[in-house]
Amino acid sequence: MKITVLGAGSWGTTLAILLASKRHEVRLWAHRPEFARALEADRENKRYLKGILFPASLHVVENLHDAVNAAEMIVTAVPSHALRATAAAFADLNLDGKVIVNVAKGIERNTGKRMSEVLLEALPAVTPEQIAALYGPSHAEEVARQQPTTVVACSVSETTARQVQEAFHTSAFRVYVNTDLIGVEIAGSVKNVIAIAAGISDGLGFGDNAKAAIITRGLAEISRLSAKLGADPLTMSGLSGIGDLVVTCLSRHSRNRYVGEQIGKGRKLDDILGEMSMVAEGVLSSKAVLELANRLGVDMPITRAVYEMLFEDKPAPQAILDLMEREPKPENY
Ligand SMILES: NC(=O)C1=CN([C@@H]2O[C@H](COP(=O)(O)OP(=O)(O)OC[C@H]3O[C@@H](n4cnc5c(N)ncnc54)[C@H](OP(=O)(O)O)[C@@H]3O)[C@@H](O)[C@H]2O)C=CC1
Ligand SMILES: O=C(CO)COP(=O)(O)O
Repeated sequence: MKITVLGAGSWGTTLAILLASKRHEVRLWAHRPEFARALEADRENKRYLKGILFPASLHVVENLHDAVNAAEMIVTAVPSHALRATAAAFADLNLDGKVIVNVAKGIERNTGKRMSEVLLEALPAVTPEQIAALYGPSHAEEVARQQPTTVVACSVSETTARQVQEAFHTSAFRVYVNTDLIGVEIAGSVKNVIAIAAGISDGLGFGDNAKAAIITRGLAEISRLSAKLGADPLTMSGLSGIGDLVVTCLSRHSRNRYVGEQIGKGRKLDDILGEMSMVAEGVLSSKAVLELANRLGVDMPITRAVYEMLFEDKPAPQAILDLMEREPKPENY
């Protein structure tokens, strides 16, 4: 297939290499032309994925329209806050029959929209059946080294989801199919917020009990939000649900867990983000998720605590105490 990957961070680059290794004809687009030229000169992404060389069938492109026009499948791998503008920049092209696979995990600030909703708004000529998400526990650092990984290709159209499965599946990258797009996108995005809480627990020096509590009660609040939005509860026990939540809360690779760990150690958010080159989606998503939850009347205490620690300077020990001292509750509500 002819596949274009938009976004040359660690995940876009990893997926472009995976797809090119499957002998697809792959184009990788970077939003800064000088960076695209460096990628082509080095045949390696020295900034975001050092040490992994590009296969011959991976072409770096500078022109967004050429990249999109050439593709049968378009993979959007820019940070979630850049997805709307990136999509709008090619909305006037003929997108008939093209499948758009989003891999960015986030909830849009100000609108509370999922990434597929953002794509549908930014690309008015595209139908829901053309859109898919590829989500699940998949740190780029491990996928790039062909370590065993499982993900889920999801679309409201099972045919589209199967096309995505076929395009990406390898013996090291096992792709399942799902059609519950709401559940997959909500779970795969809100887990970044819960992973910040897990990192805060690490930074405060708490142990395995606290980590298990955050994962389990985090899943409970993700499940409440998803259910309110009409998702299938079974998705929460799948790869984009508990799978991605566990990997992000536990992994040394996770940028969201890292941000949390630094907050737990008492550092300021601006200082932490100022020295990171990579994106930690849970920071912006915490605000969007909290607003969405408030609008829908869904109780999300861990998300609220993360927001207060990140944006209202609430000291982490106080936030944990407040969480623990809430009124005792039944486990399921
Ligand atoms: N890394 C991973 O393991 C995984 C990441 N994801 C998701 O993939 C998405 C992309 O993350 P990832 O690849 O890790 O990102 P990185 O943090 O590795 O890099 C960020 C990339 O986004 C680019 N970028 C920044 N601003 C813009 C913009 N306005 N328009 C277009 N591109 C922009 C950066 O380019 P530059 O530096 O040149 O400005 C850089 O290429 C995120 O939503 C993330 O949650 C999902 C699964 C795994
Ligand atoms: O989504 C991811 C793994 O599945 C990446 O998580 P981080 O953005 O926290 O590194």
